[in-house]
Amino acid sequence: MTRAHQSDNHGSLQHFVLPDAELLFWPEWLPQAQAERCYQQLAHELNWQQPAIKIFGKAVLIPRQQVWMGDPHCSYKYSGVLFEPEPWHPLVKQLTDRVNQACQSQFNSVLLNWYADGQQHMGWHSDDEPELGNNPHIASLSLGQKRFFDLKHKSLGTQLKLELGQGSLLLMTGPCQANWLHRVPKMAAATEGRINLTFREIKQKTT
Ligand SMILES: O=C(O)CCC(=O)C(=O)O
Ligand SMILES: [Fe+2]
Repeated sequence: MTRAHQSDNHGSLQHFVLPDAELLFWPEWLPQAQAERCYQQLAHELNWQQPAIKIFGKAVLIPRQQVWMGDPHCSYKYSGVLFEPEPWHPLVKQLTDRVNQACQSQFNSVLLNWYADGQQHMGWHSDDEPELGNNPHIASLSLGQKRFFDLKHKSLGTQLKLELGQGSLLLMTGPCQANWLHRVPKMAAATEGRINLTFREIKQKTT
């Protein structure tokens, strides 16, 4: 199911061909020291927020902090809340350009998530908002504490668990978002923080 080969200077590439999805995974896309510097800079320099979203009609604080960043037209509606993008931070812009090259994509926006420790998490969901269009590419760059990333097929129930370590890059392609859910579960053993950047291409203006 997987095959590994060398890819330029970004370490080995693993290719997962799953039912209704394809994943490309570079476990060591950024060197450790560079990933650590990126983590520190983003932790200190971004305007982190912990917004409330609506779950079954009730306002609940999300169990992590986040920043939505991108081109000016890239508004994003998520769990009933419309987020306007923060202007590009130069480091995030630089990473986006490099990820676009590696993934041959045109990402124009990024959701950054900061999990302060293993209690902070993200529940099962798909990145299937209409403004992303059909079969969107979603790339995910991880900095800091390594965390598990679970995927579950919506009808087959097939599950896959990946470990997203510091500097890893994961690309979800094919009809992955239509057919699979993903999550970052709580992890009691995780004491350090993790920042994840998920790159998206907003196709049209949200009204
Ligand atoms: O933190 C992660 O690895 C996943 C983030 C995610 O799924 C999202 O932002 O939609
Ligand atoms: Fe997601």
